[in-house]
Amino acid sequence: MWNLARVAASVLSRSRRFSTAIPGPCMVHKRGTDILHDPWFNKDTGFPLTERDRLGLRGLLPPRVISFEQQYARFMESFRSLKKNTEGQPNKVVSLAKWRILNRLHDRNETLYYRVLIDNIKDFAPIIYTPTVGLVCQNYSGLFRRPRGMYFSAKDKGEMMSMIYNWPAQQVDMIVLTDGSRILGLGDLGVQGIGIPIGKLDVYVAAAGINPQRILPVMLDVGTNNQKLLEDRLYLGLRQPRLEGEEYLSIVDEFMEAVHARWPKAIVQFEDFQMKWAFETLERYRKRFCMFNDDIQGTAGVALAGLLGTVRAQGLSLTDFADQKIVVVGAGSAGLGVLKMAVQAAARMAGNNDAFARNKFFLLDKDGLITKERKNLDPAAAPFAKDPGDFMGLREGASLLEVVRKVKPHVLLGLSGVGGVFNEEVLKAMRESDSVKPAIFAMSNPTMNAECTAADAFKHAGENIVFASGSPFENVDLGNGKIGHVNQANNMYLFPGIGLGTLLSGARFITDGMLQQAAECLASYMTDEEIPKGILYPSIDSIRDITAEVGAAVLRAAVEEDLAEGHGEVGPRDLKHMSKEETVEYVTRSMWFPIYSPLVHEK
Ligand SMILES: NC(=O)C1=CN([C@@H]2O[C@H](COP(=O)(O)OP(=O)(O)OC[C@H]3O[C@@H](n4cnc5c(N)ncnc54)[C@H](O)[C@@H]3O)[C@@H](O)[C@H]2O)C=CC1
Ligand SMILES: CC(=O)C(=O)O
Ligand SMILES: [Mg+2]
Repeated sequence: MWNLARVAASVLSRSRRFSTAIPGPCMVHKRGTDILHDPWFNKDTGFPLTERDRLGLRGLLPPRVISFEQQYARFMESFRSLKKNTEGQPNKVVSLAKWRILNRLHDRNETLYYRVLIDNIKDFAPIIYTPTVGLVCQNYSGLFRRPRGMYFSAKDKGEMMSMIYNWPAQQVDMIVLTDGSRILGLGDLGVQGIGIPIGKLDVYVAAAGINPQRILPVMLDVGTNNQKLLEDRLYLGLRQPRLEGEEYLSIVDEFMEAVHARWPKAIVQFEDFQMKWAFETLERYRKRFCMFNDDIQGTAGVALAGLLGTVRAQGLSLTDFADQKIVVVGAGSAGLGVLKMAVQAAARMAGNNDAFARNKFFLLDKDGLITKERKNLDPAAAPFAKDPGDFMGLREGASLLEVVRKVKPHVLLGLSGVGGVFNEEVLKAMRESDSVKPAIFAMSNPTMNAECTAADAFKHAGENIVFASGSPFENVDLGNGKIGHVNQANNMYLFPGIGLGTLLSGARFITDGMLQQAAECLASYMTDEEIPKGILYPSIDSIRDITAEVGAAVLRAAVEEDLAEGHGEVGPRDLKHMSKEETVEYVTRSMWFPIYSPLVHEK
């Protein structure tokens, strides 16, 4: 059952909690310029004089030693000047300029990069993550300067077991893998999709404190069906159509075997796979490897937490969720993942009445309402297909407008990838919703693919709505001193905690129970003061605190399911004996935090 008692406890413990202890020495096997060119060890002008002597750096840097704080201030100053200097230029130019300056720092000095990212996550997440990461992927072949992560292509068949040893780190904990086939709402971007694993893993470091030396972004290049890219002579991926069927699966199989042969406990997050492979690979691997699909499972938890928040925003009890009418627009991996989890939750609340729960959900795709009359009905969508005519005569393929007018839903949730499908008429129809606080979730990314803008939602659907979008929008000024609050319903609230909790638990699989605990934890994070104001999710500023709570919830679920094998020196018995508070404390203490470590040369 959903546990509101958690709210009070979590609010009390919301101070900023991350380790700032003096780090131990770090062994380095290089000297001189090799260190300056290694972003992991490089401190730029921050090397103390003794270290310059020890590491053969004397004379390779200007003489003055600049402190970490001064370097930080200098970077932030240059970022602010860039903002000023690009004022008035097109959005695209400004966004890419901001991404470039951060990316250059990432390439040069990871410690400083992650510190500025952590401290300014709310401002920088839209640059390294959605929406700008979408633009970066679209322009990747032109923006490419140096590689990041690993690339496994269809041409590497039979070689992956040895290739995996080309990665220089001894240990890898977290991998984000894509095949580039459905990058955000931008479609097939082939090898250019590598920007997504890079961005997601940056969020892992910032939010979950996963050690950046132990992350690995991976692109599986099996070709692309994007004609424009195939014809682009600067395109950096394989210029061939995507592999299909067994040929495709044999590549993914080989990669998964290779990764787990070298790092048996590495967690693999599947990201932005087109629907058919998203579901198939999840089923194929989830009982063999430690993996999850973020678009299906991470998104579902975040959406469910928001949907439960909307029930509370209406002044109802959580069990009333079973009576909410919800229209889901988009029957892809994300939409179906959300539906599955939401129906399960509603069924539990309706006394395990699955049929009753399903009745309240309406699913549409590009061809309108999905009913059992649909030709070639996708088996994944079939459980949610309506009997034609059973709800006020709604027929197969009914338009979104017709569905909204007849159903008068409490929630309209978009995961269609199509910008503007919640048009003025649809939004106006939401004024007739049966809810006192109708909810509009325009969850598609990036910004231009959102089903509607925040401003349009408040303008057309009314000021009493609650609004959430996948990419950030500014709060909306409603006049008379009133503000329309904009939530960001993005899986970034959950995937870092799912990864970190699983890692620390040492579980070999990620179960539905672990994911449900993650969602429940997020759902109960907001207070009874915040929710009526339409605030469904916490501020991104507190992402480390949220992740600590979510990570602890996942870890405890693994312990309860007897899956926890422990991590490092903390064994399964230690985990079992930790109280809830101790688990949160343990997760928090395990987060990596960027500070310069004294470097000691070792041959
Ligand atoms: N906010 C978040 O955390 C997340 C957002 N997303 C976003 O969700 C979107 C969809 O992702 P997937 O489900 O993986 O894609 P998908 O390609 O698997 O599914 C898209 C679905 O939308 C339907 N659709 C297309 N045009 C439509 C229209 N005009 N009206 C109604 N339905 C339409 C398609 O028929 C299909 O069922 C993407 O934009 C992605 O960025 C995905 C995961 C997480
Ligand atoms: C957020 C995310 O995972 C997506 O848009 O695909
Ligand atoms: Mg995704």
